[in-house]
Amino acid sequence: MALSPMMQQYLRIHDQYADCLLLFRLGDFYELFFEDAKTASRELELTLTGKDCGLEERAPMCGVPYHSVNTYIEKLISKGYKVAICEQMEDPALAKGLVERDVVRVITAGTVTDPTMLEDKANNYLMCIFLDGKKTGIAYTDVSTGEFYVMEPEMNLLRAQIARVNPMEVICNDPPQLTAITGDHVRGLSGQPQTWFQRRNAEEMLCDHFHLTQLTSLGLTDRKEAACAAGALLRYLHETQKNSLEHIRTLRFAENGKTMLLDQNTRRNLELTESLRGDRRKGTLLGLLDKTSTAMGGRLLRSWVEQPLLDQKEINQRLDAVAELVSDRILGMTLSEELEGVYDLERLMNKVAYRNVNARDCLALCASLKRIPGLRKLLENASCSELVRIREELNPLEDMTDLLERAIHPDAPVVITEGGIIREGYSAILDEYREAQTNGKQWILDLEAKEREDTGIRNLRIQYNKVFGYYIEVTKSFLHLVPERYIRKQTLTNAERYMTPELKEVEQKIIGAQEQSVRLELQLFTEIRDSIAERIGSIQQTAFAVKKLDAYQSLSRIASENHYVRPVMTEDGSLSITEGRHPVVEQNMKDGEFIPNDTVLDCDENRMMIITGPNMAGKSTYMRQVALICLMAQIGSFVPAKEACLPVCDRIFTRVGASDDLASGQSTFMVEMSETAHILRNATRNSLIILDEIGRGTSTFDGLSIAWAVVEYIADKERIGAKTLFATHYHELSELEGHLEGVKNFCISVKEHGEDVIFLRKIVRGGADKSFGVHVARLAGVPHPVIVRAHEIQARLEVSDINQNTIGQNILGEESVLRKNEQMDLFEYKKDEIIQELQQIDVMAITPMDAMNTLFLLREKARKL
Ligand SMILES: Nc1ncnc2c1ncn2[C@@H]1O[C@H](COP(=O)(O)OP(=O)(O)OP(=O)(O)O)[C@@H](O)[C@H]1O
Repeated sequence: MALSPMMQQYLRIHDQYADCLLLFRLGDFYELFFEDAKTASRELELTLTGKDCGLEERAPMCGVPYHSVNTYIEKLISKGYKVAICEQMEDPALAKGLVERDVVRVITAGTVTDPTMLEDKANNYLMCIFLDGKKTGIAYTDVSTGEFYVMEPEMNLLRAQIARVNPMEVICNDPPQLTAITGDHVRGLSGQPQTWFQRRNAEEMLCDHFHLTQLTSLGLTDRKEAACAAGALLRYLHETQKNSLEHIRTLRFAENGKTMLLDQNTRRNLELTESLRGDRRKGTLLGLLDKTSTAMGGRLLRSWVEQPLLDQKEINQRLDAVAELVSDRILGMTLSEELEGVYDLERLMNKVAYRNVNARDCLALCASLKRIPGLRKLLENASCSELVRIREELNPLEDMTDLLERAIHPDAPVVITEGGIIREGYSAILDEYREAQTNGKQWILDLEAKEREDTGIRNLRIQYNKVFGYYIEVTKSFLHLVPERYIRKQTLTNAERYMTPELKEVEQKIIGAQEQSVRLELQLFTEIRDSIAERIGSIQQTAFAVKKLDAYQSLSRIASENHYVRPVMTEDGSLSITEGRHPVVEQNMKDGEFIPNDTVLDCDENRMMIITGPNMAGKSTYMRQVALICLMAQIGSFVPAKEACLPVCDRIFTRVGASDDLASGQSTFMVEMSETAHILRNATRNSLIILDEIGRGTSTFDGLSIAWAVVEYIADKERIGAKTLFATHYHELSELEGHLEGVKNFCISVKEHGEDVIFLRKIVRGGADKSFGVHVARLAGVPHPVIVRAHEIQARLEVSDINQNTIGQNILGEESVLRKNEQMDLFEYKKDEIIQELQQIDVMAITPMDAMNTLFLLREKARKL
C-alpha cells in the first residue's frame, strides 16, 4: 500500500517545518495529521478523528474551521508551539489534479502580529543571540512595529540584557551554551542552523534586506558579533514570515552603557511593570505613570521605565520637555486630547508591509495623519530641544491624506474583495462601470414595463438571485398569457420563472460592469496600498515623534496632578531628597496621610544608612521610595518630593526580604545569598543599593555575621563604596557607626503607648533600641497565649548569656513545655552545614567574594568572645 498523493504532499511539506505544528488547508478547514493531530487535539480539546491516507491504518486527524483559526493559533502559541500555516496556492475548482499547497507563514511567540494576540501597550520582542567563544552579539526586533536593535553586550551582562528586553522568543546558535551562561530557563529558546550565523551569510542577508552593497552605512563594519546575530535574525524572519518585511527599515544600536541594566529582582521588588502580587498595572510604577493616549506612547513609556538613562544630558533633555508641558497645563491637556485620535501607526505599518491593510485601516491612517498639523501647531512655541525636534519630525504627509481622502469611501467595508471601497470621482472608469450598474437598474425596470405591456401580464416581475441571475417571474394565474419566446428556467409552487435572450443581454451588461468594477476597485486599492508602503519610512518617523510626545504629556500630567518636582541632577554623586514620598504607596492614601521623609547620601561621610525599627514601621517603603525617586529621575520624570538633588546611578540593586515566591525549589537562604553575591560582584561606587534584611534565612549568629560582613564589604571604598540603604533587624549592626567610615544609623520612629505601638513613620538619626516584633504580632492577630509566651521568652532572652549557648536552656526553664530535643535549632549553629551551604552558592559568583571570608573570620570571633 502506498500513501495517497495528498498525504505525500503533506509529509513533504511537514518535513520542512518539522519543529512546527502544520495547519494544512483542506477546503474550509485547517487539518492536522499524525502526531500533530494528537498534540493539537490534546491542547485544543478537539476531537481526534482519522483520514484514509492510503495506508492500512487511518491517519489521526483533527481540524479547525478556517474562519476561527486565529483563536486556535493563539492558544497554541501561548502554550509554546510554533505553527506553520499551509494554504492552497490555487483555486481547487480550477486545479488540475492535486491542489498545490505551500506554507505561507510560520507563527511563533516572537513573530505574532495579529493585534488580538498582542498587548497594545507592550512590545513583543524576538531575540537572536550569537555566541562566539568569549564574545556575543544580540539582535532583537518587534515584528509588529518594525523596531530592530543590535548590541554586543559583555558576556557577564548577557543575562541582565535578556531580562531588560524580556523577549517572548529567543533563537541562538548554541542553546545549551546559552543556558549554561544564563544559568536559568530562557523563554521560547530554540537553536537555528550555524550557517545562518556565519559572517558572510549574515552580511549578505543584511545587505539584501536593507538594499545595501556594504555594511558601512549600518555601522556594523567592526561589529562582527552584532552583524552575525542581526543577519541570522533577519534570516529567521524571512524564513518564517515569507514576506519582504519592508517596515523593518533601520537598525539601532542598543549601546552598552546607554541605559541602566535592571536585574529581574530589582524590577520585581520595585514593582516597575508588575506588582509583587502579579498584577500587570495596579500598584506598579508604570501603572501610575502611564496616562498616554496612544498605544505607541504606552509602549515607549514602558520601555523608558524599563531602561532608565545613564547620560545626564539626555536625562535633562527629557526633564526639559516634561517641565515645559508642566508649566503649560492647557497645552499638555490639549495635546493629550489630540493624541487620542492617533491610531497605532507602528502596527499599522506592519500590516502595510504584510499587505494586510484593509480600507478601514486606510481610514484610520488618514484620520491619524490629519491630527498631525494640529499637533505641530500646538508645539508652535515649543522651546526645549526635545519638543522642537518632535515638531520637526511630525510630518503631516499631506499628499498621503489627500490621496486617502479622495480615494477611500468613508463607509468602506472591512472586506476588500467585494467593492464599496473606492470613492466616487476617484477613477473615471470605475464611475462608468458604476453608472452601468445604476443604469442597469433602469434598463431592467424599462424591460419589465415593456414585457408587461407586450404580454398583458399585469404582475409580471423581473427579479434577481445569485444562482439564476435575472429572470422573469409569472404567477400561476397568468401562465396562459406567457408567450412562446419565454424560456422556462424554474418552476415554483405558485409561479414559473423565465428567461429571454433580451434579458440575458441586459444581464450580461450589468453583471459584467459589476465584476469589472469590483476587480478595478481591488486593483486601485492595491495601488493605494503600495503607495502607502512607499511612505512607510516617513510614517514611522512621524509615529516616533507622536509616541515621544505622548510619553512626555503623560509624565507631565502625572507630575502636575501629584505635585512632583523636577529633580536636579548632581555631578558629585550626592543625593539629597527633601520630603520624599513613595509614588505608588501615597496613591492609595488620602491626601496628607503619607508621611514624607528626607534622605541624604553622598560618596563620603554618608554613604550607607543602617536602618532599624520595628516591623511595619515603614522601612521597606522608605527604601523603595529612594530607589524609585532615583529611577524616575533617570526616566526623565519629575519626582514625588519637595526638593530632590540626585546623582545619576549606574545601577540600582535591590534585595528584599526572604522572598517567598520560591517556586524554583532553592532554599530561601540560597536565593538570598546568590542575590547578595550578584550585587556584591556588580555594584560600583556609583550604584544605589537597597538591602532589606540580609541573613534572615539562617540562624541568628550566621545571619548577623553575614549581614555584618556584607556591610563592611559594601562600605569599603576600595571595594564598592556604593550609596546604600540597609534595613535590618540586627540591632548589633548599629555598632558599626563610628567604626566604619561612611556608615550612619537611622531608625523609623515609633512611640510606645501603654501596650500599643504608634507608628510615626519618620526616619530619624540613631539606632532603634527595641524590636517591638511581639507588639506587631499582636496587631496582626496572633492569639493571646502565643503573645504572652513570647513576652516571657523575650524577658528570659534578655538575661541570657548569648555566648555560652545557654539561651535555649534559659528559655526552657523549669516549667518547660518543650522537650530539649525539640527546641528550635535557631540558637545553635551547625558549622559544617552552613559552610557547605555557602560553598554551593552561585558557584560562578562566589569565588572572588572576600565577603564570605570575612564572614567566617567574624563568626570565629563571635564564638571566642
Ligand atoms: N511614610 C509613610 N507614611 C504613611 N504610611 C506608611 C509610610 N511608610 C509606610 N507606611 C505604611 O506602613 C506599612 C508598613 O510599611 P513597610 O512594609 O515599609 O514596613 P517595614 O518596616 O518594612 O516592615 P517589615 O520590617 O515588617 O517588613 C505599609 O503598609 C505602609 O502603607
